[in-house]
Amino acid sequence: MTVTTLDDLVTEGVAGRYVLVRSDLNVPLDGDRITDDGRVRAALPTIKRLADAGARVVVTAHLGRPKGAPEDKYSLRPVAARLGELLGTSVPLAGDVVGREARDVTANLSDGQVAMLENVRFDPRETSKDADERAELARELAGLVGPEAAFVSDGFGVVHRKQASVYDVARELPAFAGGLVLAELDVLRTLTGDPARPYVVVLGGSKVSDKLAVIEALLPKVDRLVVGGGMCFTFLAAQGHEVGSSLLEADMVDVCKRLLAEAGDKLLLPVDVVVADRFAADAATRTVPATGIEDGWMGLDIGPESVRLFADAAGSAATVFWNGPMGVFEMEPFAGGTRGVAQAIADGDAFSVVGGGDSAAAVRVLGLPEDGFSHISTGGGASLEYLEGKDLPGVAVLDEGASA
Ligand SMILES: Nc1ncnc2c1ncn2[C@@H]1O[C@H](COP(=O)(O)OP(=O)(O)O)[C@@H](O)[C@H]1O
Ligand SMILES: O=C(OP(=O)(O)O)[C@H](O)COP(=O)(O)O
Repeated sequence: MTVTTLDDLVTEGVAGRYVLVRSDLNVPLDGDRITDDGRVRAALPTIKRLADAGARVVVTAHLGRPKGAPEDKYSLRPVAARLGELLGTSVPLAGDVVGREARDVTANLSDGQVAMLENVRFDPRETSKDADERAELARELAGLVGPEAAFVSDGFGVVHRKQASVYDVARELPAFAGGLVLAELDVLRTLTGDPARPYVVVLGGSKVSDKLAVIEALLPKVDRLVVGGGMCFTFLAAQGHEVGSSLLEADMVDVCKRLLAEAGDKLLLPVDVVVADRFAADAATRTVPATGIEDGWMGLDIGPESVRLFADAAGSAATVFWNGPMGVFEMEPFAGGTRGVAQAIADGDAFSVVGGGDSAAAVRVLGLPEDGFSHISTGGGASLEYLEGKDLPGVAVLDEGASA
């Protein structure tokens, strides 16, 4: 990789110059309260370094998955406020992405100041499959900061997305890899070479279709693949079991059947699950065999027997990569699986990497020892795609150099 980096940019000199930074500030929220600010903290060094060097820093980021239009619950307001607190200065947030407010906020920046644009996914062009639409938004983002500006790609958690503010904008401005992206890649590289065996990958979470695609590529590389969280029910359905109203990707059942056949003993699924009669912390709950989920019940955590099984597999590994909570850990009745498996990883001697916004948040929110993990990555999907051996569009584009 021959990318130019934040160091190169700062050496070039940024005083008085506009720098557009793509960060991943996709934090978990409870209403407008940030329940874990890890991603904001992780984004801070790059932003601060540029501001300290006198740049006019414009941060663009997403929050959640809005459907290409503004939605108050996905506003970056709480994030801009938190970033301001951490920087010790106010961070103005434009109320739009590339509109009049974005132009005003940008134009009013002084040297060393930081501002943010509203959730870039409020603009449908951000996630468009049409390259021309994305390029148009990228040009408008670049237009905000002007022809002398630079772009710093620092949103590691989103570099696997070919999106306007991640990929296309790097073709409009001189583009540099941020410190967070470089640091994350450095650690993950150690897992792609010749990881110490046994190498165990633990997967969970709710982004089921994204991650099912990764399993196929990971299977030949790992000794054990442990699947819990919302991921497991499509596999249980593929084995012919009823899953009630648990998370299910019906159109992926056939893929799971094939994966089960390919994986044999390598793939470990839960043997029991905690089911609830509704998605709520005060729901009625039961622990049932994974093969016996009844109609009207939904699996929201793995059961204690599965925790023992998974903890044994993860605890005896020499290398562990974990992405995705084992259950809906945000609600205490469904936090036991994530806590148990995470504790086993933390207690083990393996080189251990946990990746993903919610998985990293779970470590902190559940009070697990952060120093029990060798690395806590800000990216789940991004890490998985890297481990799978895929090109990350947001990184590959930095190699191309700016074509503007
Ligand atoms: N059985 C389940 N049913 C529904 N949601 C689940 C289940 N298990 C875990 N989750 C949810 O998965 C979410 C995290 O998934 P994901 O975004 O894939 O992880 P990460 O951010 O770590 O990559 C959490 O909010 C958690 O509540
Ligand atoms: O939370 C994120 O990824 P992760 O859940 O895989 O860690 C990133 O912010 C990317 O979000 P996306 O999966 O909606 O593109």
